Amino acid sequence: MLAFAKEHRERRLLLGSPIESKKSASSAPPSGSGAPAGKRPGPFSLVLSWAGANKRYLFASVACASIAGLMTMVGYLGVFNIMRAAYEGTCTSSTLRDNALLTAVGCVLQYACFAASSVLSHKGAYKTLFDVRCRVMDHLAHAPLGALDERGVGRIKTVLVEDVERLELFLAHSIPEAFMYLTGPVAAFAFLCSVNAPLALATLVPFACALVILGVIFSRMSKVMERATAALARMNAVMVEYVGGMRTVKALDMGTASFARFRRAIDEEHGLWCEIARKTGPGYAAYLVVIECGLLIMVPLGGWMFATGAVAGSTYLLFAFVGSLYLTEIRLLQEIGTKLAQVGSGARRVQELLDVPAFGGGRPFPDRADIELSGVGFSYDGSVEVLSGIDLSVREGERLAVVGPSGAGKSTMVELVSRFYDATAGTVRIGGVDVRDIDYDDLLRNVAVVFQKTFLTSGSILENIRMGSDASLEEVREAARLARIDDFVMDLPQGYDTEMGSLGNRVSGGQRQRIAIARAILKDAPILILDEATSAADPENQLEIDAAIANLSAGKTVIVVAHRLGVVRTCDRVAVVEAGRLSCVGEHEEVLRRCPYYARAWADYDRARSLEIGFGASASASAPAAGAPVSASGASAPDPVSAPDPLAPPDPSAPSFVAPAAGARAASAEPLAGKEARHA
Ligand SMILES: Nc1ncnc2c1ncn2[C@@H]1O[C@H](COP(=O)(O)OP(=O)(O)OP(=O)(O)O)[C@@H](O)[C@H]1O
Repeated sequence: MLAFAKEHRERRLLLGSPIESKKSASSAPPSGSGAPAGKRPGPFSLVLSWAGANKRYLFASVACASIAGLMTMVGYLGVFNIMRAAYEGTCTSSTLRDNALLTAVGCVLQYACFAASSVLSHKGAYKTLFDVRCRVMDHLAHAPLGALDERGVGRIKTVLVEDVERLELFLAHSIPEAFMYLTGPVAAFAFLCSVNAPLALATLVPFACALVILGVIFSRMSKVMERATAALARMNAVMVEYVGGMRTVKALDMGTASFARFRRAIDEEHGLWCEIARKTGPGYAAYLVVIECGLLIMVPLGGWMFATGAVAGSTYLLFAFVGSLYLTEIRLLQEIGTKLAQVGSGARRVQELLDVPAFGGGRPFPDRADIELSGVGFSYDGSVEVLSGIDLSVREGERLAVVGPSGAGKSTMVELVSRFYDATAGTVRIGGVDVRDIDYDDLLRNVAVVFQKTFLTSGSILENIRMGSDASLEEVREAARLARIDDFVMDLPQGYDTEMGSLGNRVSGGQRQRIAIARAILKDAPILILDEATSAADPENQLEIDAAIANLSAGKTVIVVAHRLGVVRTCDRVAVVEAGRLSCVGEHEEVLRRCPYYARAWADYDRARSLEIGFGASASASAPAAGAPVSASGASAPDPVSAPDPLAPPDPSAPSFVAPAAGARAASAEPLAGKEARHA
């Protein structure tokens, strides 16, 4: 889940506003979907309201379906005419021909209208599905990450895929089919009433019994359906977890153990569907039998009335044939009922996502890009304080390193600046303006974040760098050149059109990271937040990444969560976060003197690098650890100041990054690099 959240953060930040046309809808106050607080509309009204302008297709579809429904009765009429003529002795070849023709025309019209209805309803339905998915995605993109973490990727996927897909059942099938199955019988009933009202009413007896049975089926269905959908969501969640964590599953040989969880989820879902079949099967059978048993009533009842002279022979024939069969047309309503139960619960879950409070509009992003945290506190779950009493200022154009033990709250603190979460106490300001008052899309456009873990979509490299912007190929290439990834891309047979999926393992972690940096360069935001990465890169890649980051950070206000201590010396100031509090802020030398944790970290760092150099020297006399900066004091080991400066402005005249292989390896052993372990 954490991985999903991180990926989402990156995508969101780099996209700015993915669906600009939806901005007005999403810039509502954080009340979710904007539905009125009082009486909530029912699930079907909701679906119809989501259909919006697409309702015109649905209306046209309903009109066609109604005509198709009326046409079903034409066949009954044609056959009845022939029966009556035969009974009255007036049946001629022209009677047969005319009624056969009438029946044939009725059939052709019925299918033509049904086909037209189907095409129109599907068109309206799929357009609506698209709109609803965009609406939910856009809404979630404006929601705090905590709300997404709570729900889990599997659950959100179930809603976006399965539940939204169910709306298609309602819009493309249930509505037109209901009209088709009902209009014919309603017209037939009206006609029968005009001939003999008491007998016509008697035809409704099986229908009334069938309705009672349907009611029972639905009430049973709706209870189990909720559980079945929840079980499906759980199965999805476990499946996503299982497939997403396949590397770890393999690495730790957890195959059988983790599969057992998956198996349990599948069994649960299977069990629920068996329960549904058990509970509804007998009712469904009873419904079908009852709805088809009109003959059992109409033949004896009509026969008795005919025998007593209450009705004419032709009337008896009409009721014995049409009266006992016309209601069989509505037997398929049961299927509609089943679909409706599913649609209703799906629509409620879609609405539940749309009700997640979302960040909305506000003031434009300020002119200044300084950052100020005053009295900031934060808790993910409302009980455990992850941050408290943070007071910190970052000047415009300043480079601030944030260091601290693993889990101290460094990432959380910087995430409050980009409003992944809102501070639960105190205020975060940019340019003197509370971030909560800044238009959310504008804020995201002006804050770029580069994460340790790079999220790439399956699209082309071009799309991956553009991330929804309308940058030209030349602009993308310029960003890629600065990110030191252009050469790699141009060497690929399809260059920027290469699909990421087709590259498989041919893209290293470092190359991925440089693609992510190219995105951020293209975004050109005045504030840059860098969750500094080390794990993805080998020494050579690290040099390239450092160069790319140097280009990215030139002229920006930068906060870097530093996992390599060497990076700290390239920053103007250091902030140390310990156990959710800011224990020290200042320039390196000052913090080294005042902060025991920081002094210890540097001592450990020096020791680790000395060991590394020693190991390197003994392992290969011919591979000296050139320029390895080790000591914080700069006495006995090379000075960390000479370590590569990933944040320094690029100097085209000199190779500014001289990180040695040994140094880079040592960096990966730093005590500060803790997040990697947690993510694993
Ligand atoms: N999404 C989350 N939900 C709940 N708790 C979280 C979440 N993310 C982080 N935490 C918890 O908040 C605390 C601070 O985490 P954070 O990632 O900010 O620390 P960090 O200093 O950046 O750690 P590291 O150096 O390992 O990256 C930790 O206890 C962590 O377990």
